[in-house]
Amino acid sequence: MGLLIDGKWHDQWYENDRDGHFQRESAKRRHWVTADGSPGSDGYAGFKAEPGRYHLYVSLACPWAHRTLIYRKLKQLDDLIGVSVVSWYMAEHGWTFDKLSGASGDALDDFQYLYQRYTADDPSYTGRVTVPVLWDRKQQGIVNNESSEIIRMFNSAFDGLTESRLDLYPEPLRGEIDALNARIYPAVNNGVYRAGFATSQEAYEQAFDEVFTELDWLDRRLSAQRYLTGEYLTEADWRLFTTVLRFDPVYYGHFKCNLRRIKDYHNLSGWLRELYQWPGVAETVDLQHIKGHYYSSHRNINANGIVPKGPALELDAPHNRDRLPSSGIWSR
Ligand SMILES: N[C@@H](CCC(=O)N[C@@H](CS)C(=O)NCC(=O)O)C(=O)O
Repeated sequence: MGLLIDGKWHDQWYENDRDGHFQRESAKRRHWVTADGSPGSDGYAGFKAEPGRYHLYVSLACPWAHRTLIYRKLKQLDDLIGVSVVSWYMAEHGWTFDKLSGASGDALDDFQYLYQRYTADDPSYTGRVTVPVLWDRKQQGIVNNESSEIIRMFNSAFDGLTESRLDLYPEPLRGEIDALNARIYPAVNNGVYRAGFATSQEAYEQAFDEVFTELDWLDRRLSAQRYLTGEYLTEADWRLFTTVLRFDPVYYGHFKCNLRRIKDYHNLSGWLRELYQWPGVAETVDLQHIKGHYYSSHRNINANGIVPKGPALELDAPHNRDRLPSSGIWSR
């Protein structure tokens, strides 16, 4: 675990604030692929959606990277955007392509470490070396390393090249999706990390309380409607899904978020199973990478690196959500 400073790798754990709160660094590459290469919201042009031009670097363990894999699948981008998978084991060199640990290798340059991808973008790069990364083979640089933006691009930029008309961020629901994301990200997606990486009792308990207050609220919401915004399955659901999926096998134990399991939430657990069973999604889920990564890589939290065998998740069991109306995914 570490970061690049002026292009040099330093093996260094996260630095929390003085009160023990985990601070997540903002992603530093924020360009946008657009259908015709016109500027995205950062104002930079030149990233046109083209087959084979972009390559995705992911970890199958990582909830943020997992979002991009789900979108690649749902939006039929498999043949247009290649993928390289890093090893689940992250130690002194950060993310690696060590194939013994289950990585695919770096399909483009056969790099050994993911940080080489960042220094290939900028030889004096400073910052954390995170997944996902969307790489541009044409300009030889990182387009974007922020999952919430990569999924927005995947949702629309490549539509001229695929048959997909699915829209996970439909215009009439955007306000509601944004509002849901704004509360779920700090409390749940990042909340579990704030609990797990806290270095003071107070910071941990604060995050813990926020996690469960929000999960309680989500479970109530899902008692009366099929998905987070209602009848349509949207971005808000998929952003939450990758965290909820990891909750019982990892966050409950490893990050000490153990007031309740997802299994104890009747509606959230049914919703989780329905999303897991959505066509194409189960094949993006690798529980060996998920459990292996967290329990083996964070030795300051789990000193001996032992990976728990359980729990039984039963993600293929009936989801029983059919009693609530569904219109599936919005179509353009
Ligand atoms: N904001 C980023 C966060 C990505 C992120 O933090 N990924 C983690 C893996 S789950 C990572 O690569 N961590 C390595 C590090 O922080 O050094 C996103 O959503 O894309």
